Amino acid sequence: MAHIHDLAPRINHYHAGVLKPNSPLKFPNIDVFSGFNAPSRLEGEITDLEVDGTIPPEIDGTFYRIQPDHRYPPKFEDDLQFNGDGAVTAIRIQRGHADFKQRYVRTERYEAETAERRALFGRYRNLYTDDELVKGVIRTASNTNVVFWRGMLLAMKEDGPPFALDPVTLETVGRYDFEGQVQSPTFTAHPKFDPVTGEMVCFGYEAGGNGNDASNDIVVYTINADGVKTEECWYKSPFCGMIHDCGISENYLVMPLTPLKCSLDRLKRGGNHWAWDPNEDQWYGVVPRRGGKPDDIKWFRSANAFHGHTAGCYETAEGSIVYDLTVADGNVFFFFPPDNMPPGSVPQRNKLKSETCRWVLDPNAPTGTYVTPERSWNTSGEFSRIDDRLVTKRYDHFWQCKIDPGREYDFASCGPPAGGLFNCLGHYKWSDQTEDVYWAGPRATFQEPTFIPGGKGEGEGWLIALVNQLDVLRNEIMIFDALKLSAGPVATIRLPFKLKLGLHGNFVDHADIAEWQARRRRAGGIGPVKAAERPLPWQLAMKAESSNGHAEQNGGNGLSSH
Ligand SMILES: C=Cc1ccc(O)c(OC)c1
Ligand SMILES: [Fe+2]
Repeated sequence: MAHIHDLAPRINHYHAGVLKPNSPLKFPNIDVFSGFNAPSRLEGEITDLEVDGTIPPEIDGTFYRIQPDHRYPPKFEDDLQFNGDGAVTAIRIQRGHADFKQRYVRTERYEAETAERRALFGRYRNLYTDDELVKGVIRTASNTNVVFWRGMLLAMKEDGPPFALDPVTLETVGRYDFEGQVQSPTFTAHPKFDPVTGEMVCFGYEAGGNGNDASNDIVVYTINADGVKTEECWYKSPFCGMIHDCGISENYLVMPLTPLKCSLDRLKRGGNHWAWDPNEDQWYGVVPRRGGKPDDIKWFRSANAFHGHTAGCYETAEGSIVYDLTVADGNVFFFFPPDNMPPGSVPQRNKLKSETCRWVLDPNAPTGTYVTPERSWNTSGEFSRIDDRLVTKRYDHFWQCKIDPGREYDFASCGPPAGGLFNCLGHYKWSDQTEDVYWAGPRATFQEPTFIPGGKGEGEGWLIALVNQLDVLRNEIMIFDALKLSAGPVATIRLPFKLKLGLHGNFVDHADIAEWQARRRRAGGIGPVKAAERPLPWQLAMKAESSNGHAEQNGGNGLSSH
C-alpha cells in the first residue's frame, strides 16, 4: 500500500473535525476527484481494443481488476478514494484480440444510493455518519479485489461480505455467504488459494459485531474445493487494527496486524475509523490451517511499521515459516493520522520507504516473540505478485510496482503523480538478488501487475498491468514476457478513455471459466450461484433490538461468544 498518495499536493482533507456536507450532484474539488482521479463511472463494452505490438496468441483468458469509483458525490466532501463504489473491469484476451467490459458491483450500498439518486453512506467505515434511510444496510462498497471462485467472481472489501458476479456478463448475482456457511460481518479482500488442495483460506477481522465497531475478533475459515466450509475458528486480536493481507504456507496462516487502530468512541463522534499509532509495534498473528483453537494464535512483533502486500509464504525443511511482504517505515495512510493531533495541524506525509522484507517465524517460539527481518530488498515498491502456482511453496521470483525517484518525471505535463510515483515495474529473484526493471517513461505510472502462467516453470508466462498515461488521462494495458521486463512490452492495448486507479486484479484462464459454466448448468450440473438468503446475524440482532425498543446500532453478532 505504500505511496498510494505519495506526492499529493494537498493533504488537509479527511481528518478529525472536518465534516462538511457536500452537494448531492457535484463532485467536490479535491484531489480525490481531480485529474487522473476524476470519477469514471463508466459501464460498457468495447470489442477489439487497439493493440500495438502482438498479444501472444497462447493467452486465452480474462484479466479482471477492480477500482473504487464513486457512483455519487460523497455525503461529506472530505472523502477518500477507498470509499468509492467497486467497478470491475474485464479484459478478455483471445487469439491476439482484447475486448473490454466494465460494470459496477451491485452492492446493497449501490442499490440504496441508486434508488435515492444520491449518496446515503457517510465516511469511510463510520456508520454513525450515514443517512437514517440506510440504517442496517450492509455498507461495503466491494472495491478492493476480485477473485475467481467456483465459477463466480467475488468482489471484496475487508469491511463487509463478498458479492458474487457472473464472470462473463459481470452482472451481480448478490451477496455471497457460501450457501449460508459464512456469517461473519467482514471478509478479507485477500483470500489465498492453495494450488495443491484447491482450498480457499480466508479471514475477517473486526468481526465480532457489525464489522465497523472496533471489535477484537478475528475469524478464520477454510472452504474446500467443493465449496464446503471445513475450518472455522475465532481468535482475539491484541487491539482492533487493520489486517489487510495474509500469507499461507502448507500448515499456517500468517496475518499482519498494522498499527492503525479503531475506536468506537471516535466513530460515535463522527471521526475516522482508523488512527495511526506511532508507538505501537507491527504484529504478525500465526495460526494453524487445520484444527485451530482460539488459544492457538501466536503473535510475533517488531518495530512500528506499515504493512503492504504479501509476496510469498512457505515453510522451510526445519519447520520455520518464511513470510515475505512489503513493509513501509511510516503511516502510508496519512489520511488516518494519530489521535491527539494538535488542533489545526495537518497530517504530515512521510517520506516513506517500502522495502520487501523476509520474516522467518518459528511456530514453536512463545507468543510475543520479537523478530527482525531476515532479509530485505533495498528498494521501494508495492503490489507484489508471484506465480500463484507457488502459493504455499518455496518460490524465487516476484514482481512489483517500483518507485524510482531517480528517473525523469514530467511534472509540467502531469502534475503530481496521482496514486504515487510507481514509474517502473520490477522483477526480482531472491536466489541471485537480481532486479529486472522496465521504466514507463516520464509521463506514466503503473497499477498492480498480475502474472499470467505460460510454460510449466516458475515465472514462465507473462505479466499484465494497467498503465496510467498521466498527461493525456488515458489508460493502457501492457503485456510483458514475465522473465524479461527490461525488454519492454510485447503488446500495448489502448483504451480510448481513462479508468481510475484500481487496487487488485487476477487473470483467469478461459478453460476454467468454460468448465465452471458447464458445471453450473441447471440440468446435470450443480446449478447457478446462489446469493445469500438470510440477513447477517448483526442485522437480525439489530432488528430484534429495535423491536424491543433499543435502537443501539452495535448489537453484537452472536458469533463470537467465547
Ligand atoms: C490498499 C489497501 C486498502 C485497505 C482498506 C481498504 O478499505 C481499501 O479500499 C480500497 C484498500
Ligand atoms: Fe490489498
